[in-house]
Amino acid sequence: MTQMFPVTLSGATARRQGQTLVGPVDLTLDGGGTCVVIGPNGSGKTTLLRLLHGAARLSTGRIDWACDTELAHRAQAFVFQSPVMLRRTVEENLAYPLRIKGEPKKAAHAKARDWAARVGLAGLLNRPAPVLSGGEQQKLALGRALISSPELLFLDEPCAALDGRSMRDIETILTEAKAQGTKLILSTHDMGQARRLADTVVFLLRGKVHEVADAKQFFDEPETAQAKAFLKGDIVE
Ligand SMILES: Nc1ncnc2c1ncn2[C@@H]1O[C@H](COP(=O)(O)OP(=O)(O)OP(=O)(O)O)[C@@H](O)[C@H]1O
Repeated sequence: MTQMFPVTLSGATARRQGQTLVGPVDLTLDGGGTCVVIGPNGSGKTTLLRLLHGAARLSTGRIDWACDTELAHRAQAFVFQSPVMLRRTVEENLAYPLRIKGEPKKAAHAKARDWAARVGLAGLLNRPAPVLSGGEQQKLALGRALISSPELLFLDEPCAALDGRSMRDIETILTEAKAQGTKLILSTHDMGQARRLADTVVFLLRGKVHEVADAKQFFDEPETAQAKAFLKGDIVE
């Protein structure tokens, strides 16, 4: 274990083409359970997740993990909103992250078959990934991220455009990963999903952390008028 938490953002800012996308953000996450990042479109959820994972560049400020940053990033995985699949079978997609780390073919494929079963794709091992449905692709992306046993998994809108059943399957996989000790930081538009999964909520507005709270506290008694309005489904800008 790398003991990467707590992670502290201090004056963290992402600027592109003269615009501030995120920040300045001052925030400490202690890694207790699942952190759900919510906020209107364009509020900076994806950018914040990418900054934490080192997939987007900080313009100013710092992000300090409890361990070496490189080590922290290596013990993490990221499931992007539109996962990129190899034009190969489900089994080969799952084995790929292990193969590039040098795991022998037989062992990598045995684990791939095991993970296919865990994410509900056991019957589709030989199907080319590009022809999978949206829900199946998302399960494959999750299996491919979890197969390397990350200590922290980032998920950007893991259930965008999925139906209820696929969403339930994905949430079950995430709940199991959490029970196995994987920390989760995810963004979602779905307040039902946020309520089901969150231990901590980070509410972003216009690139800034507007409210951060224990999930029960946030959903029962949000502090700010904007959070109340957002939870009611009103338009918040
Ligand atoms: N590389 C970039 N260059 C310029 N602007 C960017 C870049 N990446 C993101 N943005 C802008 O930064 C803002 C925040 O984007 P981000 O994707 O982080 O928000 P979000 O909360 O995840 O949005 P959504 O809910 O719509 O996915 C948006 O206005 C977006 O257009």
